Amino acid sequence: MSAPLIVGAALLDSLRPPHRLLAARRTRPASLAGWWEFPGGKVEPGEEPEAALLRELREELGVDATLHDEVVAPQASGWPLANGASMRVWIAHVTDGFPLPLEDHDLLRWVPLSTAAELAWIPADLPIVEALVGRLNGADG
Ligand SMILES: Nc1nc2c([nH]c(=O)n2[C@H]2C[C@H](O)[C@@H](COP(=O)(O)OP(=O)(O)OP(=O)(O)O)O2)c(=O)[nH]1
Repeated sequence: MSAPLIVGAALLDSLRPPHRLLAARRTRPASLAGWWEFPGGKVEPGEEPEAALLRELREELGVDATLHDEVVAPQASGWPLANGASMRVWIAHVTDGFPLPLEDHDLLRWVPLSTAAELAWIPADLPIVEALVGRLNGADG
């Protein structure tokens, strides 16, 4: 069985200019409960990654979103996660609805980009947060 592909959204409050990033606190499994992450989840067989991410955002947060650029990973498969999985992450913004922790999370927080890296992210997510913040600081977003 090939390693699962996970997709995540770097949801920004605004694109011009962005100030805050939506972080979601996991409730399961016990080993990850309490850690912060990008909302998202596993790509199902036969599903396109972008479609999977939009589905996950509807299920988990109850929102529709538009995806923008991908936060380019150091590997073609995506950002390496624990246990051999990979994650691809897209910059996104909410187009309909108000994000709520409907599934898999007990808390959502719009964190300022300037202090986003200080949150207790799942360790594998921290390089992604740093790449995202660096990229947004160096460009218009
Ligand atoms: N969604 C998400 N998962 C992450 C991140 N960082 C990270 O290591 N992971 C890991 C945690 C899980 O082992 C895996 C994602 O699985 P999941 O449980 O969220 O996916 P899912 O809802 O589709 O899965 P399922 O349990 O319903 O089958 O990737 C992240 O930023 N976002």
